[in-house]
Amino acid sequence: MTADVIDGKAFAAGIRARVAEGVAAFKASQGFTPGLAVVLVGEDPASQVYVRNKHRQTLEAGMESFEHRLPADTPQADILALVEKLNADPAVNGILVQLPLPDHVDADLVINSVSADKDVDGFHISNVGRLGAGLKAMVPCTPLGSLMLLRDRHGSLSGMNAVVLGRSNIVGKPMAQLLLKDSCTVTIAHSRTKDIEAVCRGADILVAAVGRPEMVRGSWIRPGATVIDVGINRIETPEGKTRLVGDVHFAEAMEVAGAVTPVPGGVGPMTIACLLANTLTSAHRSVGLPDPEGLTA
Ligand SMILES: Nc1nc(=O)c2c([nH]1)NC[C@@H]1CN(c3ccc(C(=O)N[C@@H](CCC(=O)O)C(=O)O)cc3)C=[N+]21
Repeated sequence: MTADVIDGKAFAAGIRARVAEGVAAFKASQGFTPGLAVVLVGEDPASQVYVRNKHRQTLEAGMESFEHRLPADTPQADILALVEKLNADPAVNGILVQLPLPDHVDADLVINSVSADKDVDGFHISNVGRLGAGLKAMVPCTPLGSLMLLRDRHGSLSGMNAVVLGRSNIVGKPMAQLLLKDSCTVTIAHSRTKDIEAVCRGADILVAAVGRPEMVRGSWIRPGATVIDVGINRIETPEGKTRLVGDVHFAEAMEVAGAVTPVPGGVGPMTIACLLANTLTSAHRSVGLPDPEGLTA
């Protein structure tokens, strides 16, 4: 049996097209253009690619993109001052402070200095709490994008066994909250989980977000399961080049699963599409419009 490959790249293009329509309608009715501000401190190479793609796609969706690149040794107080300025700027509907931040910066402090309403990453403590409590929140982009792919494939997720591999604040925990909200039976597995392979094998939906190249083998996967691979790991090939692989052994997964997201071209593009979707959502909420259709959790 060969699994279906879930085309996140194509799905993300569809989301971006819907965001672009929403942005055009918003401009026409409100007379201003939604804007996304990105703050990048230092030169983390993984962040560079992401920031470049994001900037281009923000403009393509018809939104304003404000990039703030600061040197790696920027004092924390200067970063906080910039965030305050962006919080107060009516042209800015979404603020993303690129992670990781340099060691001399208290990342939690900076994240929580972003206005919760403009927190398009969904990392602010009040958005974390609101998601957990089932209230309207800004939802982290990678989990939101993963949820959209799952809903597209299955319609209702109600009653499905979902296993989330990884317990990070960025992906694992919010992913588990979203799956629970959609009435899955959710297990969060991690490095201390006993017989992790057997736990994963119980999953109708397996979301891998651990950052370990190809950790999930074919034997970990229930036949017919849907596998969402959040990992983006750059590894060396025997020829001395590098290539991107996920947290899932793709070839083995293809033999067992019902559907698998590839890396690249799976969850990654959905993350950026959802960032744009969240920025539009934030703009809507700022003027009291209902949330844009089909772009929220
Ligand atoms: N505050 C914050 N929010 C983030 O969401 C955030 C962050 N900081 N720091 C860095 C990571 C990384 N990240 C990616 C998003 C999309 C791709 C993506 O589109 N990847 C392409 C491939 C890109 C390539 O070829 O390298 C794909 O998977 O197809 C990658 C990485 C968001 N991050």
